[in-house]
Amino acid sequence: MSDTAGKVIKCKAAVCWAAGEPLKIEEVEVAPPQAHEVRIRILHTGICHTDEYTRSGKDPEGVFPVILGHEGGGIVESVGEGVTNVSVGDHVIPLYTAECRECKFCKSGKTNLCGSVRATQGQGLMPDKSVRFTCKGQPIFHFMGTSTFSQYTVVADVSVVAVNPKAPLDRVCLLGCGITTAWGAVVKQPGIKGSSVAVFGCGAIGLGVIATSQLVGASRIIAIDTNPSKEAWARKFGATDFVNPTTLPEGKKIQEFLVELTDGGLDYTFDCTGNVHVMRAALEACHKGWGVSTIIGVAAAGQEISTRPFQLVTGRTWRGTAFGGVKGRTELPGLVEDYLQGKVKVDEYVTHHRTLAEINEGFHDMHAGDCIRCVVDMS
Ligand SMILES: NC(=O)C1=CN([C@@H]2O[C@H](COP(=O)(O)OP(=O)(O)OC[C@H]3O[C@@H](n4cnc5c(N)ncnc54)[C@H](OP(=O)(O)O)[C@@H]3O)[C@@H](O)[C@H]2O)C=CC1
Ligand SMILES: N[C@@H](CCC(=O)N[C@@H](CSC=O)C(=O)NCC(=O)O)C(=O)O
Ligand SMILES: [Zn+2]
Ligand SMILES: [Zn+2]
Repeated sequence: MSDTAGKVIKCKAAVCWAAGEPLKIEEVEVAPPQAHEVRIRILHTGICHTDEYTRSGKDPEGVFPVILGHEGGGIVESVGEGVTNVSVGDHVIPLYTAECRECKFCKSGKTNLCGSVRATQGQGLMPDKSVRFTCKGQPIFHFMGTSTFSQYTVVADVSVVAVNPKAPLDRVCLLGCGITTAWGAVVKQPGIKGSSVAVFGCGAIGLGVIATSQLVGASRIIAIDTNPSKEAWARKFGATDFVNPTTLPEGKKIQEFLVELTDGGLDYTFDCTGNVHVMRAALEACHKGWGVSTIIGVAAAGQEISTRPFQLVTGRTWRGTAFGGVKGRTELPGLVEDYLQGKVKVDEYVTHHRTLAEINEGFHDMHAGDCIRCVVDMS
């Protein structure tokens, strides 16, 4: 039992007071975990584009003031009544996609989208509809059930998994979102072995899709990015080809170019940009009769996708994935082991390091084009 158990902890957190504002480092109070909750000392966190998406005000579910962050790694400080899946001292990764193993979704065997805490999570609340954070006497909302931009956070027990303590948390925190999403999007899609793949967008997610496609034996992996500096990254992660759509002849659409290049289109394509026009191009670059396009990117409120229905009538499939279809409590410990055994890349994604005090610079890094992932030291 830690000496802080049952007490309010004062610590530093990056608070976003209003949409579009930079984060502010504040002293916050973190209440003890209630029944079926876990309080975690966060040691490291990545910054994901989805944090920026919500900070910027583009997220229809965005509520403020809020503590963002969902790609964290930490150590359990204390647990509430009835918690059996983790113990004090465990090294853990918070899960923005919970896994209760009891709800209709979990039992379906068809999806990783657990329904147990999703409704309150989307409102920035704990499952009992209250919050554990206050700052200057004001309640502060949670984010994605994780809020890893705080030195201490409280999560539902269904939203956390213990991992091998030998794994460095400053690396495996990234398995809390981006790398796992990309890995799952590929390994859970049957048929990629021996097939052609196109990956639109070569940030952490796209690079992860490229690396995993190579891992499972794709025959050809075409990377597409408007940023020419991404070619070297894409090839390093396993791309066989690179196309920059801005260099195509005027009027030539990227999907037309890819269909010609691949004798009719790709077997599998992935949108890793969040741009709805790119999503359309990814669908239309698929081969008639069997091509499958997966949307991973998150598009802003109000954005919609469109294509001619004929694209689907003629055998292309449009699908999407959240957290790569991965069930975090069941699958993340194994993915951490794969990393420790050198089977899954993680270190290679870390291009920038920041302290908590520098977290806004971490957001700027993300926009600079040379950043794959920035890891924040929360100590
Ligand atoms: N579904 C899920 O569970 C998850 C979804 N996401 C989402 O995935 C998306 C990708 O994340 P991440 O890899 O971190 O993002 P990045 O911004 O790092 O990567 C996107 C890449 O796409 C490039 N790009 C931009 N526009 C185009 C275009 N028109 N054609 C081709 N490439 C383009 C960008 O170039 P430049 O840098 O020059 O803009 C950048 O290199 C985000 O929307 C994120 O929110 C993330 C995690 C989980
Ligand atoms: N609140 C957003 C939803 C954005 C979204 O699609 N989130 C992804 C994860 S993105 C991670 O970086 C996801 O898992 N969605 C499933 C879910 O249940 O939220 C919006 O309303 O647009
Ligand atoms: Zn994310
Ligand atoms: Zn469930």
